[in-house]
Amino acid sequence: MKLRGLYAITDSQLLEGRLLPYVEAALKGGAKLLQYRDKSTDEARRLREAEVLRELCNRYGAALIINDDAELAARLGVGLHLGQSDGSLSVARALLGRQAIIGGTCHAQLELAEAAAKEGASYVAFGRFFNSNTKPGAPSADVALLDASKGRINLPIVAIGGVTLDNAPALIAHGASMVAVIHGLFAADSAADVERRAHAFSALFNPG
Ligand SMILES: Cc1ncc(COP(=O)(O)OP(=O)(O)O)c(N)n1
Ligand SMILES: Cc1nc(C(=O)O)sc1CCOP(=O)(O)O
Ligand SMILES: [Mg+2]
Repeated sequence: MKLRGLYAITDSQLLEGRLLPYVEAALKGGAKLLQYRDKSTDEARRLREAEVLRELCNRYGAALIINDDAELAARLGVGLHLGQSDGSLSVARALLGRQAIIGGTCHAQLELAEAAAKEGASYVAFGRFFNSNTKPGAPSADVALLDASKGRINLPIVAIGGVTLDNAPALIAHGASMVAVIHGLFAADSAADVERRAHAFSALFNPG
């Protein structure tokens, strides 16, 4: 799958009681990747929800990515996103196989992105680019980092952190292949609004 477009990420608090309709709306709106990001320790619920999300993603031609949990990703045969303290990308690659989509958080450091590429990552994520409701304390990044990545990082670059419909065009113009979004997509009053936002994000990647 070409890693370009909207990367939707779930948030358990924000989507409580509306996970499935809001995710389906994001997928209808063209999200290419969906990350299941759930920080709870309720293994049974996590497995149940992730299975349903995998089915939804299959229906809409998107790929499911599990945050943090390589075992769950392996069990479901889906992708994985790892942060700097979530375990080794190369071990995850060995576990999940060559075809799996595996991403790594690289904050604002090209060196981390180069290391992630060597370890077999499918994409690297830089951020946070803007003020984030979800993760206000994440290290900050700016678009100069995207410029500096050109010719140095030969993987799709995901931009994350406070991304909205207003600020996403600058990230894409500076070379982001995907924008990863929680609040700017899912902090909406209705599933119809999520779908409208997802369409609008997706359209930024296919101008004209
Ligand atoms: C696409 C994407 N980029 C960055 C992150 C952040 O990962 P991490 O630093 O491990 O923080 P948590 O999300 O686990 O709190 C991400 N999840 N997805
Ligand atoms: C999960 C996460 N990781 C970040 C990083 O910079 O690595 S920023 C972030 C939160 C993204 O949510 P929102 O779109 O609501 O800002
Ligand atoms: Mg993590």
